[in-house]
Amino acid sequence: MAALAGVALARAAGVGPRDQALAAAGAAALSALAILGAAHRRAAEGARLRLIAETCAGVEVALAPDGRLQWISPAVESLTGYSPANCYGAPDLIALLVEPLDQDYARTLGRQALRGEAGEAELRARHRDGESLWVLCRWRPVCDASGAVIMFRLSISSAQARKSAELTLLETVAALRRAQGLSEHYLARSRDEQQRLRALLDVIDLGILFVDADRRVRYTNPALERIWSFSDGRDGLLGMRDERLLARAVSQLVAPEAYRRHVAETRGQRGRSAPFEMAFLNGRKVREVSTMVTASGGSRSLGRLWVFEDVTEQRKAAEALVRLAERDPLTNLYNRRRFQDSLGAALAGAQRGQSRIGLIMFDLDGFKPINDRLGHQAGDKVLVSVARAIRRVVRRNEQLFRVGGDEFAILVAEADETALQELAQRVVTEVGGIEMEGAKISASVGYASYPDDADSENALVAAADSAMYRAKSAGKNCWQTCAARKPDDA
Ligand SMILES: Nc1nc2c(ncn2[C@@H]2O[C@H](COP(=O)(O)OP(=O)(O)OP(=O)(O)O)[C@@H](O)[C@H]2O)c(=O)[nH]1
Repeated sequence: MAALAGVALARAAGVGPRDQALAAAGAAALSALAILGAAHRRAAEGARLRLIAETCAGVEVALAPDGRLQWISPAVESLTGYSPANCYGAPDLIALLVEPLDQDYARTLGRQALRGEAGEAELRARHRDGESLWVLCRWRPVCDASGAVIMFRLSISSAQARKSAELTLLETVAALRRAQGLSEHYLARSRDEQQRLRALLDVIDLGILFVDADRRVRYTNPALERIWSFSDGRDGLLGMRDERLLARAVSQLVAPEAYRRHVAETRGQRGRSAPFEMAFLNGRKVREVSTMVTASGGSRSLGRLWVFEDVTEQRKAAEALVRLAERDPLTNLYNRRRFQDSLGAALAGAQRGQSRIGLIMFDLDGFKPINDRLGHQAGDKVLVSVARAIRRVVRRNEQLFRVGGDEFAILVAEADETALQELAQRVVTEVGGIEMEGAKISASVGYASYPDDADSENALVAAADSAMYRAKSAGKNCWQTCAARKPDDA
């Protein structure tokens, strides 16, 4: 072609046939040189491109239009552990390089690609050592100038780092969700527990007060508000300083300063305090105990729990029992049992203090005929009248007892002889002043004293008793001392 062009040019220039032949040969040589130059450039360019493909970080793959492997870059070895030679020799490239779980997926993608669709997908490749690793595959068909597919290009790059990060993120999110679920579960359980506790505290009769470590009220229950007559409503006391609350509380007490002192001493104490009982101005009795509450597993104080119990009824019942045990129900005077206790205590005190005690015993005269004539009720009235009359004449240091049917006793602390005689006479006079439906009442009175007449309880009672019988013998309605002394007339 170049030679023909050279000949045509020589002819047009009017040169001879030899020169035309030379021109043709020169043109042919130039053309051959041009072809050689182009081929050389293409080869150099191809080598550069191959070099680029071979040194890519990712794996580059060329597949024939029917899916056969044509070329794979050496990077496949660093990604999967398999060399390009291993790949060329493998009967099934997917079976060699793809994790079994993802092989079906890979085949589906392969079919899509062979239909000429470009695309990308993530799947797990299998490393030669058995590890699986995430890779990103991108493929697209490569066409010639006429649009016919001449190959498929597949680029594979590692997605392991990103996938690991994603997995870690997912695991973290899942762990957070689990933790959140768990904390919601515990929160719900703790709310339920709180509800149960609140119901319990609402329903019990014990007043509950919780004061936190900053000495502010954190919890009160309805019973506390009832006991202390606080009318601030359910949460009205919350946040109040304990000192302010205490000021309101002590104003209701008989001994406010004693309770203030107790609170000041108790506040910092660990464990449970000793019970403290306080009397209210309105007559009620309230018992208090408290304990420091510490944080679980530590010694940090969360505050103090105060518990108040209204014991008014209990105390009344206990007092009633004591009264029943030691008092005569008819006259409300102390009975024989209490007489024995008081006598024992008085004698022990007198022995310790080397002092004297006196005992006056008196018995009504002719009481049986009153009962017989006027009836038992009239007799009871006489007994009540005698008790009332004698109670009027006994002093602070003298105790009056009904020790038997119509028999009474007066225990006199630190009594001297004159005082005993005066009291004996007052008894004779007072009882002698009582009348029942025209019947005159009188009493026979005897007295003895420790240590002059006796040195023991029994001996003192026996001495006073014998003195009383001496008064009976002496004609009744009089007093006598014991036989060892000179008798005095009433
Ligand atoms: N109404 C009444 N009578 C009682 C009570 N307890 C005892 N008596 C009676 O009191 C009487 C006491 O008897 P005595 O002291 O022996 O009789 P008395 O007639 O006083 O004889 P003297 O002491 O010798 O004068 C008995 O008849 C008892 O039944 C009581 O609680 N009420």
